[in-house]
Amino acid sequence: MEGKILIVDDNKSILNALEFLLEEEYSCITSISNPNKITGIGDLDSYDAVLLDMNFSAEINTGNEGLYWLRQIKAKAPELPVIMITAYGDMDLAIKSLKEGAVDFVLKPWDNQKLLATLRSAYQLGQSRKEVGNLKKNQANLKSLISQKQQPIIGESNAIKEMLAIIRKVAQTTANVLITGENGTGKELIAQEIHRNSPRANEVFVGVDMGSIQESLFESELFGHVKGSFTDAKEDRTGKFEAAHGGSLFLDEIGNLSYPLQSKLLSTLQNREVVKVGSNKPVPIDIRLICATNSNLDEMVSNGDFREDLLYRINTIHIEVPPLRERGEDILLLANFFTKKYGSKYGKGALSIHKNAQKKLMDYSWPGNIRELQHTIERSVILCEGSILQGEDILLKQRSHPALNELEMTLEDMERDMIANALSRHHGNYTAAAEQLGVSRQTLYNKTKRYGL
Ligand SMILES: Nc1ncnc2c1ncn2[C@@H]1O[C@H](COP(=O)(O)OP(=O)(O)OP(=O)(O)O)[C@@H](O)[C@H]1O
Repeated sequence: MEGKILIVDDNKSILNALEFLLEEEYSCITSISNPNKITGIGDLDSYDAVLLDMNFSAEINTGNEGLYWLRQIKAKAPELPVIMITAYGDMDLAIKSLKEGAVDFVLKPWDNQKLLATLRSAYQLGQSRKEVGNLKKNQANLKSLISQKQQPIIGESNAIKEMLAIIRKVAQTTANVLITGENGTGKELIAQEIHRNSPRANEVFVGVDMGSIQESLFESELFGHVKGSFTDAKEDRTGKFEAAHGGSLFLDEIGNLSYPLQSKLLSTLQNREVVKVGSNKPVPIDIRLICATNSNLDEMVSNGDFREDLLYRINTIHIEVPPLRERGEDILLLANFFTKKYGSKYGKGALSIHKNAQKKLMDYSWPGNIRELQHTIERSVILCEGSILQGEDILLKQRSHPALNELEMTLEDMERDMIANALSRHHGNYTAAAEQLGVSRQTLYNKTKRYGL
């Protein structure tokens, strides 16, 4: 097998015997008879295991030298498994070496098969430690990438300032937070901001968009499943609750959860344990829960569509995000922010927004809120020919505005317009808008995401 083994023993005949024995199994064997050379090995952590003698001096068999070298190895390569080779009379020292981090010991004279078995399991342990180390590194890289990608919350309106103050206070606690507001108002961004300001900032933030998942898959997505629990369950699967352990779990569109699953969610939160589909073994979980919705949960409770006890549990703190049309002073601030962002993304340099374009942005009602503004500016930046965004570069989607001539419209433009109008008419209420348009809530949701509404 592939494997790099280091043997350290001052007895040359022992070195030879071990080399001979191990050559059969491992591709690279390095022997050292002088332990002082250990510290000179630059790539010590590239080894898979070490066999280390306990006694290096024929006269003084205290074994302390072996412990000394064990510590040196551990200091340079903490994950490298070390097996001590020791004489029968040195049992106490052998045990001491285990306490100092050796993984095992073999007694002289050794039995070849036993020694090989001990080394094999040390090798496996080393491989697992390396894998865990790599995973941790990847996770750390991903986390720093994610935090770099984090979009700042832009806004100077009183509404935003008040909200940011609440976020900072709430973030320090583990209270469950419910964020409500129309689509595209920034609910997910706020959830991320709460996580970033919380003591869990260095742990994971796991988001689940219940609007885009098929209802039949909710349970397995959230709680996981065991292999064979239903036809398509080919492998065990970890649910988002377990994945978020130690961190924050963001459940977007919580209003989409069916009544039976609301009960399961409630008992998961009450017991702080999750039970996978097809299993009866509860797994303890420690998560900070943040939920969001653009449905009116109070109304859903009155209609018997949402459990009141679950609503109480998830909205310890309630944050209502105002629609963009109610914080007019933020429109230009956000528009400038996105102009700069997309100007640099598309290599257009420093762009500014012409007065007539500013007026157009201010006069519009933004039914798709900040997401719509963001997409509008992105399109304008792409269309813009000079260094100033003109009124005609700003293409607004709602039909009430004469930006698009009906004769020039595509079927997609019309669909987008109808959706924007329906959402505006129903103040962002998906259920009502979907009913009016004669499509399912999920279809409407997916289309608004696609059109950037
Ligand atoms: N205050 C803000 N400053 C800068 N960007 C923002 C702000 N609020 C929202 N955005 C941006 O607008 C887009 C939509 O925001 P987000 O997805 O958080 O909204 P949402 O309310 O969760 O939407 P939905 O209800 O459709 O899930 C994102 O790209 C987000 O980065």
